[in-house]
Amino acid sequence: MADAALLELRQASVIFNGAAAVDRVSLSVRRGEFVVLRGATGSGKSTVLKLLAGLVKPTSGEVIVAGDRVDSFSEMERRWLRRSMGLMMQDGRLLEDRTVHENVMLPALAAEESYAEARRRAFLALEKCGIGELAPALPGRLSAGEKQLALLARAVVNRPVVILADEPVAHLDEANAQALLALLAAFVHAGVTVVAASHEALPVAGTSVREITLATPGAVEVRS
Ligand SMILES: Nc1ncnc2c1ncn2[C@@H]1O[C@H](COP(=O)(O)OP(=O)(O)OP(=O)(O)O)[C@@H](O)[C@H]1O
Repeated sequence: MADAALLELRQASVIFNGAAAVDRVSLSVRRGEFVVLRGATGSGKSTVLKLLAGLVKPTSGEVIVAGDRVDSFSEMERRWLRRSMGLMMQDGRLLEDRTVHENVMLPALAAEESYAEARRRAFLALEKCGIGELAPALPGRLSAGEKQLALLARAVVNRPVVILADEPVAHLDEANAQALLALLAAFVHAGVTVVAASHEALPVAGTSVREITLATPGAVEVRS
């Protein structure tokens, strides 16, 4: 079953106010893949990530994660689903009045880890993302690149099997983008599945990346 899909959309559509944000998209992602969702602004990349995370329900079609129809999950089941996923969403800001370390602890506390365990895991996640020294800092003094690394640390604090990252390197300069992509690639090498939405190609060195280009009415897959 090594090749079985971990994440799958089958003819999934999402209609907002009468307009399709996602129109009959079918795609599948295998365990351990690094997939980049490409597409123009408004093509539905963020909404596809939210479907996979159980944050948005499809108007029609199916969303399947590890063989389960998550579109018919209860709210509590969706919360459990999200604990196995690390989310770097575009609206996922750091809380400005908490330190970077406290921000990274939050998903661990939400997953009912003890305070001591959440603290420990948050330090580990920050170290893994190369910003351990920023633990006591307030988010306001971080650079754009450091903020993205802190968001990645927060996404991986619960040791997810999947990372869903929306425009992870938008607004980053070349060096910071490379640093973030190298980290995502390192997670893939460690067995994590990564799906990143990006309006531009993501040059990830040393890792094979599969691009899926979103276009209506379905997904056209392009191998790279
Ligand atoms: N919560 C919402 N309510 C209403 N319309 C929405 C909502 N979320 C997305 N849309 C609309 O759905 C369409 C797809 O949006 P989405 O953000 O998924 O696209 P995207 O490809 O990620 O775009 P971008 O590259 O600009 O982030 C857009 O027309 C957007 O305005």
